[in-house]
This record gives sequence, structure tokens and C-alpha cells, in this order.
Amino acid sequence: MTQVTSTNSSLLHAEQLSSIRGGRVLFENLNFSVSVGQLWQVSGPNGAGKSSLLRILTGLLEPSSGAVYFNGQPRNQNWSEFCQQLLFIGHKAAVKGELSALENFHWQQQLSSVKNVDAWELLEKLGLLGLEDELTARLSAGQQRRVALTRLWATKASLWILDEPFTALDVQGIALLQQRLVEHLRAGGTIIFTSHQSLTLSDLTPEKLILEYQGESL
Ligand SMILES: Nc1ncnc2c1ncn2[C@@H]1O[C@H](COP(=O)(O)OP(=O)(O)OP(=O)(O)O)[C@@H](O)[C@H]1O
Repeated sequence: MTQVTSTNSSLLHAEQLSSIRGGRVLFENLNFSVSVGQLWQVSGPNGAGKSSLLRILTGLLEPSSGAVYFNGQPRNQNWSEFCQQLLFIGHKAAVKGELSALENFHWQQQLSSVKNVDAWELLEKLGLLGLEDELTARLSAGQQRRVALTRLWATKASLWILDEPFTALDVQGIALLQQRLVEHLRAGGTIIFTSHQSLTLSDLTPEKLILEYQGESL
């Protein structure tokens, strides 16, 4: 497992993080620091604990031990600011199947409080024009992913945590997402993502955190 030393200036710092799930140690005493403007890729084999780690970083899952710091303070003491700065998209498409693409976008837009995005332009950019009234549950996996990714164009959050964001996307969708990630980084944003593919965004090479599969059960 790659470990990186802590710095006080980090945006997000993981201190001695351990996770035990399903009677198996996924990772132990994991330390790393993510600075503002960095791109981090978490990789490793199926079941290594990548999604679990991302969920711990977002606060959706408690670590078995250790702590997460945000802007130099325990994240829980900084919770409101952390939530304002965070955009998390999990590995499931995270869309409401009973709503249309357009309704999903409006619903997300309400949550993000970003109002100045033209929904029609965005749907066109994401290749969803003509499908806007279709129930999202009836769209293909890649189209559902595109609906979920509309959030990346309508957010003020600076810290993006994305679990397998490229899943199900076609070549054009991957290029569009890569372009959006580069824009966010160039604007000073920070991204932590998981992917099984090695990735270079423009001239930006991600910092790597590699989890190994710990096969032994407790
Ligand atoms: N809800 C759960 N309850 C109990 N154990 C779980 C749960 N979800 C995951 N696990 C355990 O955690 C392990 C790691 O799962 P996780 O989804 O974090 O791996 P991953 O590295 O993201 O895998 P993949 O590459 O397949 O997405 C699983 O193998 C399973 O043993």
C-alpha cells in the first residue's frame, strides 16, 4: 500500500485509517494527505476496499479506527464546511429512476444551489437531448451515468470524490468527463477518484494510492 506523509496544509488528511468489513481487514493504519488542487487516484483489485475508503473519506462510513481531518481540523468539527465543499458520486449511478433526466438535473440543482446553468445546454452537451422526458430507470447504464454526471457541471463544491466515474461511459463520454475533470483541477479544485484504468488527464498525472487485497479473514 502506498503511504504518504501528513502535512498540516492538507485539505483532507487520513490518519491511521483502518477498515474491517465482512470479517476481513481491508486496510490498516493508512496515512495520506490530499492538498488543494491535487488529483488522486485510488486503485487496487476488486474487493481491496476502494469504495469503502471513499465512503470513509466522505463520512458515509465510519472507519474501524483512525480519523479524517479537513482543513487541518477533525472533519466532524468542520462538518458543515466539509459538506459544502464536497461533491460525492458513488459507483452506482446515483440517480432517481422514477424521475426523468431533466427532473433529476433540477432535483440535483436544487440541492447544489447553483442556479445559473442552462439545463438544455447541459443535456445537449451530455448527449441526453431527446431523452430528457424518459424515465431515468429506462435509460442505458451509460446514459444513467451521464445523468448522474450532470452534477459536475452544476456545483460549487471544490472537493470531488468520485467512485468509478468512467464506468459505463463510451469513448465520447469518457473524453467529456476527462475534460470536465481537467477544468475543475485548472480552476483549483481537488479530485479523489477510483478507477481500474490508468489515466492521464491532459498533462496531469494523478497521485496514486494503491490498496492491496488482504485475503485473510479475521
Ligand atoms: N455493506 C457491506 N457490509 C459488509 N461488508 C461489506 C459491505 N460492502 C463491502 N463490504 C466488504 O468490503 C470489501 C471491500 O469492498 P469495496 O466495495 O470497498 O471494494 P472495492 O475495492 O471498491 O471493490 P471493486 O473494485 O469491486 O468496486 C468487500 O469485499 C466486502 O467484503
